[in-house]
Amino acid sequence: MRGWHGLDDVPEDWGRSVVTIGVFDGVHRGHQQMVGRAVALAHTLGAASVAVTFEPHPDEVIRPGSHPPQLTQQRRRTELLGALGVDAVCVLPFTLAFSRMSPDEFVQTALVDRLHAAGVVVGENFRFGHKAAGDLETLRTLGEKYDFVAVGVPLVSDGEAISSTLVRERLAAGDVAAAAEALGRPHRVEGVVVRGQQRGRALGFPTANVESPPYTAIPADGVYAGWLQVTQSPSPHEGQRWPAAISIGTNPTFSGVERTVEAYALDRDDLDLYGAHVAVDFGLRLRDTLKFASIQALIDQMHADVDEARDFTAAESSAM
Ligand SMILES: Cc1cc2nc3c(=O)[nH]c(=O)nc-3n(C[C@H](O)[C@H](O)[C@H](O)COP(=O)(O)O)c2cc1C
Ligand SMILES: Nc1ncnc2c1ncn2[C@@H]1O[C@H](COP(=O)(O)OP(=O)(O)O)[C@@H](O)[C@H]1O
Repeated sequence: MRGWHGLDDVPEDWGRSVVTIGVFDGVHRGHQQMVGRAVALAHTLGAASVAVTFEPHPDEVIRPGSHPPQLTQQRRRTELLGALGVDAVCVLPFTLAFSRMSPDEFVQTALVDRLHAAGVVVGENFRFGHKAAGDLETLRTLGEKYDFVAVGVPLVSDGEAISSTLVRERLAAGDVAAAAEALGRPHRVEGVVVRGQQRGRALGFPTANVESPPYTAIPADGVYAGWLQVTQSPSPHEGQRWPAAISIGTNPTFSGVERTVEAYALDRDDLDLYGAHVAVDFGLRLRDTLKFASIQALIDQMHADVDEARDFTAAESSAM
């Protein structure tokens, strides 16, 4: 799989492509269906498949301050798209100048001149170009002009129409199981392990405090069952993934103020994760964060949480 940053990275001698376009935040089941369609069409037409996406998030460029909670960092988005079988992912820097291109200009400069589009696959509700003037109909008309087939893929539903917005709403409500349903995998928060208040070990549950980039979509405060994985690290733990109990909140029992994401890898106390890049995958919400009257009451509850997390993750791994 090739990764291009900007149209100038596309090789001069690149052949014909089937292009699928979107922000693809989350690479959820709707996106997966769309990309699958593009890959299949590319095979039929004997063309390569290319996913075109944007960075930063277009909303932030058009209305500064409106960046939505981000479900996937760019690197992971590219990885997930690659895993769906596309031949290339092309990340276009989204600027104000770019946003002012008319639908025709965008199609001509990006899709036709550079990517030699034989097909363009988008979601049925896709809008593009200055002031979102272009839609699927526009794309069909431009397809006749520039000789490509335009395909609109219907929205996938799991009871509700799946969208990045729906996944964000489910996470904001703490319903990580419903978010996973729409994503087709657990929601992941990625970041670096930083030092906390050095309390965890004394409580009997050392927790990796994960500092994630701005805009990261963090589920609602609460206690969750899931997994902790070391994605990149100079440590011997690289690549390891453990069932985990996860806490998000300000640690009200200790009258904390800073909101943290902390993960305890079940039944381990021998890890050194400071500075490691980790991923926290959210499987199930266990309960609200509480302010306990005593530290012992918190510890007792944490034991119960850990038991529940162990049962949940064991059931998940036997289901796989
Ligand atoms: C499974 C689990 C459940 C937790 N539940 C709560 C809670 O309900 N209330 C609370 O104040 N802190 C809760 N915590 C957070 C602990 O207070 C926190 O891990 C501890 O203060 C360690 O912080 P430190 O990593 O900064 O040292 C929980 C932590 C875990 C791992
Ligand atoms: N089972 C475990 N799960 C998570 N982190 C662990 C575990 N065992 C050891 N650690 C290490 O201990 C640190 C957490 O210990 P803790 O006392 O909570 O300190 P801090 O307040 O800095 O988070 C983690 O950052 C990690 O390096």
